[in-house]
Amino acid sequence: MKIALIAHDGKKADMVHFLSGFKDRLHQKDVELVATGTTGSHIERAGFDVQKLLSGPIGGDAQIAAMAAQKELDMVIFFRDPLDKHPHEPDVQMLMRICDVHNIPLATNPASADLMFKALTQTL
Ligand SMILES: O=C(CO)COP(=O)(O)O
Repeated sequence: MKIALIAHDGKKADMVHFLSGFKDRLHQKDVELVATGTTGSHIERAGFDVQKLLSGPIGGDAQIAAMAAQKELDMVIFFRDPLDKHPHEPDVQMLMRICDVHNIPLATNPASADLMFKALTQTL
């Protein structure tokens, strides 16, 4: 099971807080984490093993989309900041579109991610 994690700058603390709530359960399960560069650094500092890709604005979102298109991902958690502007908004839209094309579970806020992780940790 491979999960991609991405958070805009205004949501990185939320991502770390969210993941920390599942730390024990994720460590017990066979879950690999992959993240865009800066999100990955935050997650790593919180004590998780994570594969770090490029930072989002320079291609990290596109790398995650490519992994999704190649069926290498089982879930994408993308905490977007709807109150900020992003120079790479086309990449953000492309990633979400690719998730829909390939029917990959995609959570864009902590409430939906929480439901998905609860389902995941109960069934794995
Ligand atoms: O920009 C992002 C998502 O669109 C996230 O990228 P970083 O994790 O490198 O900040």
